Amino acid sequence: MEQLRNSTSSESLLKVGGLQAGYGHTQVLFGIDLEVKAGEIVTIIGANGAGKTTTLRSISGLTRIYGGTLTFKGRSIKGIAPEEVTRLGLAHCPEGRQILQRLTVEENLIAGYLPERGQSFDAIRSDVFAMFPVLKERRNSLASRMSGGQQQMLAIGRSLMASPELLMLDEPSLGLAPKLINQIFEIIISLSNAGISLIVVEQNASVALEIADYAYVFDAGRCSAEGGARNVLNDPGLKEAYLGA
Ligand SMILES: Nc1ncnc2c1ncn2[C@@H]1O[C@H](COP(=O)(O)OP(=O)(O)OP(=O)(O)O)[C@@H](O)[C@H]1O
Repeated sequence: MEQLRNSTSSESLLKVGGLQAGYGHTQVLFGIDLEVKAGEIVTIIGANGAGKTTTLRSISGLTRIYGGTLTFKGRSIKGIAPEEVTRLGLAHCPEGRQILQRLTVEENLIAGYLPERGQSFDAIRSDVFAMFPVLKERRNSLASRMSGGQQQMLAIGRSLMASPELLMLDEPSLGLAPKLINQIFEIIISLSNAGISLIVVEQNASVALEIADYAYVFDAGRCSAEGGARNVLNDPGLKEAYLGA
């Protein structure tokens, strides 16, 4: 398969080499190689249990790593604490959103803010409110009172409060109605246009491939295919296996 990248940038932001990771004695990843170049949207697709979430968690410092290398902006991030990874400019919006249900929208945004990133709270919050007007309207509402789509927007908004250069989104469209799924993907495109590089893990593979530059297909803890997202989308074998065509 054609593996050329669409991105005009050649600067490597994140490089994962031979990553092996798991939970306790259960190994889940068996040598993942992955790269994100500055400005790209990279998607990871694959069946349930293929290791997509574990890969994001390993990059963020949340999973035990058995071997391999993790390099962000030229510096090794292997074995460093999740907060430190975020401080370096790599944010993770986890599967299931994990927002603080008993806090208000505003308090959730405060929880995501990292002064060390050098931007004022007010400035980032106003960017987040511009992108998600509903968060401004409902800033004093309890997060638990928000709909599923609004909670996803809050989860993304909270990640943005850390001023990331690279944002990893795990299943951002999970459980959302089709109209909201489109809205979330439009937001992902806006984030990319605003200069944020992205890794998007998605069950909704065909939509993710439509917006991504580059794609990795995972299977049982290994990367079974990779290439320009358009090429993956149009590959007949992959279509049958992963896109239900
Ligand atoms: N906390 C955990 N403890 C033990 N095994 C786990 C844990 N979390 C995930 N696994 C196992 O690791 C494997 C990979 O799971 P992972 O969640 O990374 O896959 P995925 O590709 O993201 O799939 P999904 O779309 O279902 O989230 C699966 O076999 C899963 O059962």
